[in-house]
Amino acid sequence: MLPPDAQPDAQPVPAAAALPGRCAVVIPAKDEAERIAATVAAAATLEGVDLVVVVDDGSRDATAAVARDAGALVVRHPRNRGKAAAMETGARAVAEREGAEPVAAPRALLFVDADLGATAAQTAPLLGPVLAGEADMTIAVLPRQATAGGGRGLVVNLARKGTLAAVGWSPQQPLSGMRCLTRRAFEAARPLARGWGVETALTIDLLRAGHRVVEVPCELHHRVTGRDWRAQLHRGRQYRDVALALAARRWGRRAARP
Ligand SMILES: O=c1ccn([C@@H]2O[C@H](COP(=O)(O)OP(=O)(O)O[C@H]3O[C@H](CO)[C@@H](O)[C@H](O)[C@H]3O)[C@@H](O)[C@H]2O)c(=O)[nH]1
Ligand SMILES: O=C(O)[C@H](O)COP(=O)(O)O
Repeated sequence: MLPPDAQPDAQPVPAAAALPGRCAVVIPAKDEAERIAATVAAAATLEGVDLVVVVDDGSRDATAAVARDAGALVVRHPRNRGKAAAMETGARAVAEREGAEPVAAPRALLFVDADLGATAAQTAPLLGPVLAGEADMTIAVLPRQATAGGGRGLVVNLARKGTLAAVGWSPQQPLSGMRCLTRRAFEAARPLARGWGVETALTIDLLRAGHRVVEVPCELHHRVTGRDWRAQLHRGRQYRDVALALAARRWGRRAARP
């Protein structure tokens, strides 16, 4: 069941499926009306993808309507609940869809940020290893972005060093949210860590559970976080959520390097 305050509507996006499995794209989106149509359209072109779900996480703009018009299945949180909750809601919407279909195997899940626009098509390299059974989770490594970010690497370093301490592996981009994983791996990582701690926790929890995790370069471009007070407040929240996720995992077992 979707959470009581989540409201599904609209249509799935049909697409080809020549890879050995199928995949659903889940796009958490808060106030992304400007970019969501391009992101949905690009995600729908990915080989193996036959369902695109947008979770409108309490947006105050027209994100839901624009996503629906672009062909996505849209699920709404009436109020903002954070990225991790949006990911859980999206995955549940996919499972509910599968419950009503004669499906042989559950779809893999590809999480894509709403602000990627047309470059969302460049998440394609994340699908192959998962759909072919060679990896349980792939993580996108982004190139240098056209606009310089305004951070000093504090959050990234916290997540990277915390992951190294927890599982003996130092990811290049520990916060990267573009990830493809099997349904089995996703369920093994539930309940997800809250808010912005979700990526760091996913990596640690899956490695500790013996899953195979790989980073894959992807030519993705997103809206970088700037330098103004809003941006710094955002970084403060990211730091808090990553620190909480790490603290909750401090005493777990180390895993083998991926
Ligand atoms: O309350 C929120 C806030 C954001 N989003 C969506 O989450 C995604 C990522 O948000 P964004 O504002 O782009 O965050 P960034 O600071 O750019 O995020 C970087 O760092 C995050 C972890 O801190 C990762 O989740 C992202 O993938 C990574 O790009 C976007 O689709 C948002 O619309 C929500 O669903 N709910
Ligand atoms: O801008 C970013 O890359 C993120 O908000 C993380 O900020 P950071 O530079 O403090 O790690």
